[in-house]
Amino acid sequence: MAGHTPQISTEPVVWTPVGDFTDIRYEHSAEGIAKITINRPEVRNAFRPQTIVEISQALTEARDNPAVGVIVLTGEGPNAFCSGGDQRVRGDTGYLSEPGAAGAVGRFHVTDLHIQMRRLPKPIVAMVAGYAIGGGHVLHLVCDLTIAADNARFGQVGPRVGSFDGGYGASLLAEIVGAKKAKEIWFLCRQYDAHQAERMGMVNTVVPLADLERETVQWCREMLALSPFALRLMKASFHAAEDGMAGIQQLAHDANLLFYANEEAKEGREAFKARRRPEFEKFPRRP
Ligand SMILES: CC(C)(COP(=O)(O)OP(=O)(O)OC[C@H]1O[C@@H](n2cnc3c(N)ncnc32)[C@H](O)[C@@H]1OP(=O)(O)O)[C@@H](O)C(=O)NCCC(=O)NCCSC(=O)c1cc(O)c2ccccc2c1O
Repeated sequence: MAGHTPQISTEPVVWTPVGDFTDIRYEHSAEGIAKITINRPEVRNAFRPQTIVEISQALTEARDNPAVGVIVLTGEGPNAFCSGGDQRVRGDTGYLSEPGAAGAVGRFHVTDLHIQMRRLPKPIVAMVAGYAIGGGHVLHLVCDLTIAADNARFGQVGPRVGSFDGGYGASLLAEIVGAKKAKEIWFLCRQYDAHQAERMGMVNTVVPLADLERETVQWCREMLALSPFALRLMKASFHAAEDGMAGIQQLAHDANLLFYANEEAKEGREAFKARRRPEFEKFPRRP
């Protein structure tokens, strides 16, 4: 029955800027899409520590804002989604927030960002035009879906520039494309075009560059028409297997979120507050 198929808008999206950032643009659409754009096209949208801090702040807003249902992560301009860590601020101890400062100690800010993206209970869509390279490639892998423009190019460069990501950059890639292909990608540091990436399963769809945002927004609108908690539980379910105990913890706590609204859980809460014995015997021991 046609009435069961939700009508998805095809109207052009209108973005409203949110917050005050230097390295990213953060925007909302009225229908519930949050868009984070890495805004450093002069370095192919490479990230420095400040960039990661700002992406993380925007993700926190998107998570906590009940009006937001789906998040898009992208890069400014047609040339790059992201080229990974900004090599100009790479030091001997990681990436430096204050390069040149006496005693400055770096770290890998993306470590926490990847976890935040995995934990975030709303779908994150990578919208990729141009290069997704190095740490930028890992960023798109960590997103839940990837929509690529036909000019997109994917690859890892770590072994060429003295780096490697043995975290999600290895495990998730192997999960997605298979171990042999993942090793090829890391061991040879080749680049792959959008259609090759699609055939490998790294990309959900490839569209002409001019249609990239329209297509991405359509995918977001389709997800926005669905049950948010079902999507949340599906994301957690996929990650329960992939993330081991941390993934199971997320899924289990999501189950507890639902349980709190259940009469059986409420009986425990109310009995404690009333200083009486909880009457759990009135609840069925389900088969
Ligand atoms: C991305 C490219 C393939 C694009 O090539 P193209 O020919 O289109 O453009 P240019 O090479 O001329 O670049 C234009 C302009 O941008 C500068 N630039 C590009 N990428 C970076 C970068 N990553 N850092 C700094 N600057 C960059 C480039 O120098 C030019 O500037 P001009 O002033 O000369 O105009 C190609 O640019 C390319 O291969 N880029 C380097 C990719 C790279 O090495 N990325 C870093 C890999 S390591 C990494 O990302 C990483 C980060 C982490 O935080 C980790 C954490 C934990 C574990 C591992 C990590 C990790 O591996």
